[in-house]
Amino acid sequence: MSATRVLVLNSGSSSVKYQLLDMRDSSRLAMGLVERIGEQSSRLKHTPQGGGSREWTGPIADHDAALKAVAEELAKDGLGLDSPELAAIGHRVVHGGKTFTEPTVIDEAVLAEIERLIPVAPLHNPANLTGIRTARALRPDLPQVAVFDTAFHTTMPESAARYAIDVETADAHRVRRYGFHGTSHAYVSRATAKLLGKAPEDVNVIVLHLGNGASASAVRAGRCVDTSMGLTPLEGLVMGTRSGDMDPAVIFHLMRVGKMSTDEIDTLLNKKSGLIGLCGDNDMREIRRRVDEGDEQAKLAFDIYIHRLKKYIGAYYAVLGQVDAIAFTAGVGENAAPVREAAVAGLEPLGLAVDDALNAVRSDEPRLISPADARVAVAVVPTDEELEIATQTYALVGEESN
Ligand SMILES: Nc1ncnc2c1ncn2[C@@H]1O[C@H](COP(=O)(O)OP(=O)(O)O)[C@@H](O)[C@H]1O
Ligand SMILES: CC(=O)OP(=O)(O)O
Ligand SMILES: [Mg+2]
Repeated sequence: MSATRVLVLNSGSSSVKYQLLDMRDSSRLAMGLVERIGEQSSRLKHTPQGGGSREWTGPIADHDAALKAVAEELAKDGLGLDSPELAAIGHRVVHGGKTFTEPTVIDEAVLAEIERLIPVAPLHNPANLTGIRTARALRPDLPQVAVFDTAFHTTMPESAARYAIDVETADAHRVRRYGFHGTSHAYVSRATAKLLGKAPEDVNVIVLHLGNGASASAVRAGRCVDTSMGLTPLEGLVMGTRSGDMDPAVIFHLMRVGKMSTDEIDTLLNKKSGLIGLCGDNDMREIRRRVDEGDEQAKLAFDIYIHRLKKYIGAYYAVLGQVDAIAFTAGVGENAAPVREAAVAGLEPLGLAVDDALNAVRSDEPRLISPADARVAVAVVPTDEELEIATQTYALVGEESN
């Protein structure tokens, strides 16, 4: 029996998302989520193929315990990590710096490099490392593959990747724009080309990945030429809890006048800003509910979110010159019709428009929401980072074992 299954682990700072896929047909055998890791009320939700989710609430101390709980749930469905059908484990790793441009089989040297990059991804890389270490301990014989959020963005030209600061200082500290969510930008830009019935090389796409973290990218003929996140996932769009762009002097001001420490400002900008900082909620469903009830604070938060998004659409339109499609993806992009409508409103002179009836349709399928005669296609294209990670993992491990 040949091993055709891949387990994908997407470890966030306080959560683990996972999927087990059979790569013969990319079918999903199980999926799930552990959230609120480290709290008393951690929650595990496990969904086997065919439905019938199981939920469990209780304390899960750390990512190591979370992964062991996941392994137990999988075993209950006869899909345990000891299965000989498991070919590899694929891990989302957020920061790969300039070192990793491709999916990479993990060894001690790779682990050391991911660890070295912690200062530029303090929320994400430590969780990714724990996931990898636990998975390796459970199945030391299996290839473990890292798929990096930064990899897709390594094609950015220097003009987009460099900040306009002293070159020697920048190089000494590896300060440049790396970009994140690359697995999603890669998957969605390809899926958008497919939706248009074209090859990725024949289209230019602006991808708007709007989840809790959010980023935009400009993709020319299948290659990323610019993206909104930078050295860390803090730059760019307004996010659930992150500020995105602002004058960097705000930081000096808060230090000198506000007497805040570096760590306090880091926490402020990464965890207490964005939508939650502006209106107390980071979930777009709740914000829309409040807007509909006439809540002014929620309305202002929504308007700031949209204003920033519109600026990036305009910027990447200019970067690309010719745009074939704009694709909305991730939790907000796939579900929030008012966000899509507001982001494109007023951009008719650029050939951009949304058809209200199409925009209101709810579906898990990639779909167009622009009018039939639109110059630029506007699309909703669900992302699937786990499938993309599994595909890249299996392609690499398949090649190695053949
Ligand atoms: N039906 C919906 N309408 C509006 N927003 C939604 C809906 N469902 C999810 N969201 C938004 O999507 C966000 C989560 O997106 P997701 O891509 O899953 O984020 P992440 O991967 O960063 O956790 C939620 O915080 C919420 O704002
Ligand atoms: C890089 C990043 O922002 O990831 P997430 O959206 O999962 O927080
Ligand atoms: Mg996400």
